[in-house]
Order: sequence, then C-alpha cells, then structure tokens
Amino acid sequence: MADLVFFSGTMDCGKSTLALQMDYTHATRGRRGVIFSRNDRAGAEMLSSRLGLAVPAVEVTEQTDFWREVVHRRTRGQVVDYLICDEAQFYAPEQIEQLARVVDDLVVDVFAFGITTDFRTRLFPGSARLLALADRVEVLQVRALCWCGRRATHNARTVGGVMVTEGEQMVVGNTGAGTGEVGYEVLCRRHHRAGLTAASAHAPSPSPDPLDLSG
Ligand SMILES: Nc1ncnc2c1ncn2[C@@H]1O[C@H](COP(=O)(O)OP(=O)(O)O)[C@@H](O)[C@H]1O
Ligand SMILES: Cc1cn([C@H]2C[C@H](O)[C@@H](COP(=O)(O)O)O2)c(=O)[nH]c1=O
Repeated sequence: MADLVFFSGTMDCGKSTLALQMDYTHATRGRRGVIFSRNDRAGAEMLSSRLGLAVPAVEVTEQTDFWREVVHRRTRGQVVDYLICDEAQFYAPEQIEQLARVVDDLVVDVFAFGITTDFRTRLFPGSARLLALADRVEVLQVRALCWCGRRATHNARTVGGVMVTEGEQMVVGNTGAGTGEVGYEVLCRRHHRAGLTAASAHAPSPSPDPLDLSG
C-alpha cells in the first residue's frame, strides 16, 4: 500500500523544511526517493527551505510525466520507494493524476507540498486536483501568523508592501520582499479581505488628523 499525501499551508509555514525532513527520515531508514520541485525561489533543480538547507531536485516542467519518470528509473534498476514533490501548486492537473497512478499502480508513496490558493484566494489548478485525489491532506502544524496575531490563512501579493489584486497567477517570490519589489505576505482572512498588510496598517494616515476644536 502506498499513499498520496498533500501537505498544505500558507507560504512560509515550513512545507519545504518538512519535505527535506521527510526525505531524510525515509532515506535514513533505507528507503529510496526522488525529489522534485518546480520554480523554487533558490533556482532550478533545487529544493530549498528558509531555514537554510537546500538539496538538488529534479526540475518539473510542462513536459514532465511522473509515470515515465518512475518507470524509466525502475527499468534501469533504480529502486524508487517514494517521491517528494515540492511547489506542487505549480504542477499541471494531469501531472497530479500521474502521481495518483504512480501511487496506485507502482506502489510508490508520494509526499506533495504546496500552497492551496493564490494571492486572489483562487485554488491553483494543481492544488485543486491534489485536494480531490489525495489519500490525506495534512495542514502543517507550524501556523503562520498575520501581523495582527491571528492565524494566517491567506497569501497576499504585495508591491512595496501594498497588497495587489491584479496579475498573473504564477510569480515566483518571497515573503518580506523589500520596498518596490513584488513580494508576498501571509494574512488572516479579515485582513486579506480588507487588503490590509503590515505596511499599510502601520502607515500614517494619508490625510492629516482633523483639528481638535473642542477647547
Ligand atoms: N532563522 C530562522 N530560525 C528559525 N526558524 C526560521 C528561521 N527562518 C525561517 N524559519 C521558519 O521556517 C519556516 C519557513 O520554512 P519553509 O520550509 O521555507 O516554508 P514554506 O516552504 O512553507 O514556504 C517558517 O515557519 C519559519 O518559522
Ligand atoms: C500566493 C502566490 C505565490 N506564488 C509563488 C511565490 C513562491 O515562489 C511560491 C510559494 O512558495 P513557498 O515555498 O510556499 O513560500 O509560490 C505565486 O506564484 N502566486 C501566488 O499567487
């Protein structure tokens, strides 16, 4: 028996760190895995965590066929017990279906990691397929926090710290980007709906305070 597990959460909640830990744990017990990622912030053919660890990975492209990736390795005599699939939100729905087939017909565990929704709170097509097909969906224990202290459940895209709602679904980037840059910030639903990032919430009001004429 093998499983397709989707580990999900907001940006910056520890998914890539867990992906590296899962690989380490399984590998040290003698299991053989293959690590995949797509558009990691650190560059192509990498899986990197903000904690500073990075390992080589097979870069997923539009041409990647996971069924062929596993069959090809096995026909060359390579053992494949599990796949680590990071940034899975960027995979095509057909590739998620290939992963499900790899689990069911080749008995390979697949551990997929990714965010579910984009900066407009719309599901990524790959994540939607994972939610539909996974044996288990696990929400990460380390919960990211909104600037207000509530649990962060949404990913905002920012330009110069200000939330934007227009743009391409896929723009690779990091949380905490500097002024002027496209970046991301995790927010609670209330502040995502209000478009209120840390920078805009703490910015002084653009209009001066009214004069106190009471005295
Ligand atoms: N210097 C640090 N010390 C301790 N924890 C850190 C540090 N930098 C980042 N983290 C933790 O790393 C996590 C982000 O890890 P990462 O695997 O890159 O996230 P994700 O893949 O979900 O975007 C956050 O939960 C944060 O708490
Ligand atoms: C919300 C959102 C995110 N992205 C990108 C930004 C990052 O490159 C990755 C998420 O990586 P992480 O390891 O989970 O931090 O996704 C995007 O392209 N579009 C979006 O709407």
